[in-house]
Amino acid sequence: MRVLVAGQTGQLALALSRRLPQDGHTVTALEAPELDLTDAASIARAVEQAAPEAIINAAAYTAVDRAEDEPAMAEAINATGAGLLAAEAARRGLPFLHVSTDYVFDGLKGAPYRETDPTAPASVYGRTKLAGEAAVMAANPRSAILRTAWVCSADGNNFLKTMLRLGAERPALSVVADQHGAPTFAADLADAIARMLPRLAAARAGDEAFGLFHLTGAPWTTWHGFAQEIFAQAAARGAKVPALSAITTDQYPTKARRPADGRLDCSRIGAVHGIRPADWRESLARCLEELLPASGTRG
Ligand SMILES: NC(=O)C1=CN([C@@H]2O[C@H](COP(=O)(O)OP(=O)(O)OC[C@H]3O[C@@H](n4cnc5c(N)ncnc54)[C@H](OP(=O)(O)O)[C@@H]3O)[C@@H](O)[C@H]2O)C=CC1
Ligand SMILES: Cc1cn([C@H]2C[C@H](O)[C@@H](COP(=O)(O)OP(=O)(O)O[C@H]3O[C@@H](C)C(=O)[C@@H](O)[C@H]3O)O2)c(=O)[nH]c1=O
Ligand SMILES: [Mg+2]
Repeated sequence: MRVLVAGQTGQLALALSRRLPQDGHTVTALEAPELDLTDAASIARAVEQAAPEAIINAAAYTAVDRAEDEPAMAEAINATGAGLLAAEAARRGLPFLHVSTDYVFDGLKGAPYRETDPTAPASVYGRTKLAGEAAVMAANPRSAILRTAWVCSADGNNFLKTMLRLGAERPALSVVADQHGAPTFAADLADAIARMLPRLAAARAGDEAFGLFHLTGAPWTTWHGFAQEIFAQAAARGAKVPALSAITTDQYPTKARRPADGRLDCSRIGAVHGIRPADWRESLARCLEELLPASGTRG
């Protein structure tokens, strides 16, 4: 299949550009200016030129704190732009795969969220991503929306790379231990999308293949638990690691509010698409092979 990916140098876009060709797909991955989600004409032009058989939106405004100061830009990309791309897919009769976030929830449920649970975003980023979900579903009934969380890879900006950078610079780090969730490696997300694609391409509107799905890695942890595992594995690879302490959200003030417990229940995607959460600790090990090639002499 010819697949158009919105996003090119982002974590998921890069993972898709590596994974989809393994299934024989041809990927065109574009970001601004060639495909700018804030520019309807560029969207129409990019889709026309790529002549895809499916469209995946891996582009978003993902700077959670900065979004508090740039709500219009976040809205234009995450909500309006996502809807425009989904509409362009609908106009051509194409299936659309979109990606959303645990930050559509306030994190106060106290149990893993299901797709049917009410949303209540606490940040501009979360609000604009939720508006994007609605815009996508309204524009194209042949849309599948994957809500994921804490996405990491060897590329781009993410918590894993922040920890490795700060850990190499400082003797000690403090990380919040009262925000629960699960890391998701971009390669695992790309693998899930690759496995969903053939069914999405064949299914008609109304099929259970479409709609909302939750997918993260497993098992659940906290940001502090994730950092602990990062530094345990990094130390085993010979890296110098910091002393790590557990703190509360109050002790780490940020502009945007994050959910205290954004765990996503991933059973629906298992039942419908046969996809189970990947163990993020194993994916982390593969990622560290790339980021910290074992030399045994580091630090
Ligand atoms: N990162 C995370 O922790 C999580 C991400 N998600 C969602 O997963 C998806 C993929 O995220 P991820 O790969 O991490 O994101 P990244 O921030 O790594 O990449 C975002 C991509 O979007 C592109 N982009 C930004 N603005 C525009 C625009 N106006 N027009 C076209 N492209 C644009 C970026 O291009 P450029 O580099 O040029 O700006 C980049 O290619 C997003 O929908 C995100 O909301 C969900 C949960 C967690
Ligand atoms: C760097 C750092 C962060 N933290 C905290 C802040 C925050 O609560 C948590 C995670 O920090 P980050 O800012 O890296 O992560 P954040 O940008 O909130 O990550 C989010 O990105 C968007 C795009 C999503 O969709 C979410 O699923 C999630 O992955 O860790 C510490 O406690 N200590 C530290 O040294
Ligand atoms: Mg880029």
